[in-house]
Amino acid sequence: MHLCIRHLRRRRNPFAQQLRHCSLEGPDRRWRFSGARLRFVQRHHAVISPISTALGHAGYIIGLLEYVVTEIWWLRVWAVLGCGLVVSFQVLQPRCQWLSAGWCSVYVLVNLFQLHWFSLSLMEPTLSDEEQKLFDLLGDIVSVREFADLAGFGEWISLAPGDLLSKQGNEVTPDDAQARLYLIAEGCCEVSIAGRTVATLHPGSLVGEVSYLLQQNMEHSSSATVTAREEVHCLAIPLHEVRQLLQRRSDLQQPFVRLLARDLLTKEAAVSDQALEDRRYKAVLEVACPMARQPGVADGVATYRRREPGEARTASLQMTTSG
Ligand SMILES: Nc1ncnc2c1ncn2[C@@H]1O[C@@H]2COP(=O)(O)O[C@H]2[C@H]1O
Repeated sequence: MHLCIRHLRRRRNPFAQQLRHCSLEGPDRRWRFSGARLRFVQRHHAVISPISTALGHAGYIIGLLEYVVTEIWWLRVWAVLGCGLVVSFQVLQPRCQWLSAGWCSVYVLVNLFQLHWFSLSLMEPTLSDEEQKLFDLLGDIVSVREFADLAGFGEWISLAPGDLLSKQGNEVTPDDAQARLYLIAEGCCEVSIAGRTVATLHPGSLVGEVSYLLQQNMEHSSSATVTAREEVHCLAIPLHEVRQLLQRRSDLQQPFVRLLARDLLTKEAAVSDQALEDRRYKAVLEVACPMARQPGVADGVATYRRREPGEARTASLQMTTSG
């Protein structure tokens, strides 16, 4: 120990001086704070001594709690409290161990910073007006944060009536930068297969999810032609960005699957409704057309045709009338 003290005395660097001051020779009066602290502690020694001992014990007991919690939030809270109490214990000692107090203060600061950063990440992000509109359409399928994280990779595009979002048969390769997933925010699109309109996509629908699902590792061609029927405003996210994002962020996989599943169910329901309506329409016309010469029936059929327009129905009417 003596050798060590002599060694520290010989060395003139500030760290050695501070260490000597802290642990071996008592306070250095040149340091104003240290002097004031010591005077205070000595003057109120009778009161401070039991308090500082209690603080020290509390600090180390809280340190033990860190071994039983598994949640990072609580781990950091206990670290801040435990280290903070150890710092106060040290500062209230007549011979403060600055080395211990200093490092414990560093731990407190690091953990406070992490807690602050963690709280910021829990705060809901602010969406732009167009993002908010689209988010409202998606309902409670995704949270605001999940939506914002996904939307951050997309760009907003506007389409004029007749513009194409997808052309049936166009090849889509896994690294195709042009292949995108569209989330329609405003306007309607028409889906046609082999020149026949099969569906109308409304705000909240996806376009390109089939390519996303099929084109994991292989080439594939677009399943339908999708055309803007009116002014369309949508969010376009490149498919490779979606794939990379989901690989990096496993927490986004479930919400994304929910989004796809809901979209496919809506489309399937629309196709079933359409098929049912077509059958009903055909049945009405099959009954009405043979009686078209009866007074009033021809007018009724014409009115019915006007009320239920549509390519498929017109085709079925033609079939029915020619039959
Ligand atoms: N029957 C359908 N009903 C609604 N949308 C469809 C239908 N068939 C294809 N689509 C959409 O049209 C898109 C064309 O490109 P994808 O094949 O990538 O993904 C397709 C779907 O988003």
